[in-house]
Amino acid sequence: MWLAQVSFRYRRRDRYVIEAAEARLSPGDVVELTGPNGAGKSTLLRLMAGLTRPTSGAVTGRPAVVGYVPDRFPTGQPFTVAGYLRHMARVRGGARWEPWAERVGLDGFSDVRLRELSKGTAHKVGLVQALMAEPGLLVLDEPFAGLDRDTRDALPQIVTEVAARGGIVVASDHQGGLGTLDGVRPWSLRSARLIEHPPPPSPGLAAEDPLGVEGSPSAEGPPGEAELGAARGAVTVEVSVPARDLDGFLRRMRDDGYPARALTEEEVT
Ligand SMILES: Nc1ncnc2c1ncn2[C@@H]1O[C@H](COP(=O)(O)OP(=O)(O)OP(=O)(O)O)[C@@H](O)[C@H]1O
Repeated sequence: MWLAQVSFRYRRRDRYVIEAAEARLSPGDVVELTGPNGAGKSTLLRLMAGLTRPTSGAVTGRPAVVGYVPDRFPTGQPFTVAGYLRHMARVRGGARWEPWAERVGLDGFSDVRLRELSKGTAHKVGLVQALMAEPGLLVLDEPFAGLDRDTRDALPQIVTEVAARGGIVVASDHQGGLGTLDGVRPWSLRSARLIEHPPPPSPGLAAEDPLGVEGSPSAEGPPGEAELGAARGAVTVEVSVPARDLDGFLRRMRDDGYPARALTEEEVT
């Protein structure tokens, strides 16, 4: 699947939300898309899913079956959970939704009306309708937001399984939930530009200044080519932060364009 010079603006006089995005995705790729609020992540995901057409440029080679999970699942439909999922299973040609519903902890909600669901439970319904179709492209908009711990913990494994059978997975993420997976492609959006970062390097040098990262982006605007070049040859730093600050710290680093991730216990030097 290719993004070829994809640009998008909502109205003719608006600024471009996405400018000249270029990317190539192969079966099994997992992309984690970060960027500040309003950077255009949801917009790019909808363009990739084919729900929005680019203003210019093209998305080509999109897999035939696309699963899309919006950041807010629309609950205004007059269905119960089971009624909606049965309906979607028929639309999807008789897909099996029950095992997915069980896996994300939806059993027990079958007879509840969609409009009576909490945000997190509604999100699980969105996940199940996307997963049941065995999508060749799975697009997840903030998949970890609002999910309970068990489902959050299960999601990286689910993503790994989709990728293992050749699906492309693209997820916007403020929580760093996919950063622990091997081979995740870190993308970020800054000033309407899509930037692909080098994959997280294996843990190595510990810097004396914990935030003294070489190749740091300038305060204004996105990292330029030179900065990205510097980042490719950058040192790896190990930073200790209080556990309660971890999510916020990772989010800020990623929003600034660094492929930051938490180390596992075995990796800590
Ligand atoms: N339907 C719309 N009409 C006009 N402008 C829109 C529309 N949807 C989004 N925008 C604008 O496009 C820009 C990108 O929005 P988008 O929702 O894609 O960002 P985001 O990175 O997903 O943000 P967040 O992290 O807050 O979810 C924002 O400036 C937003 O105000």
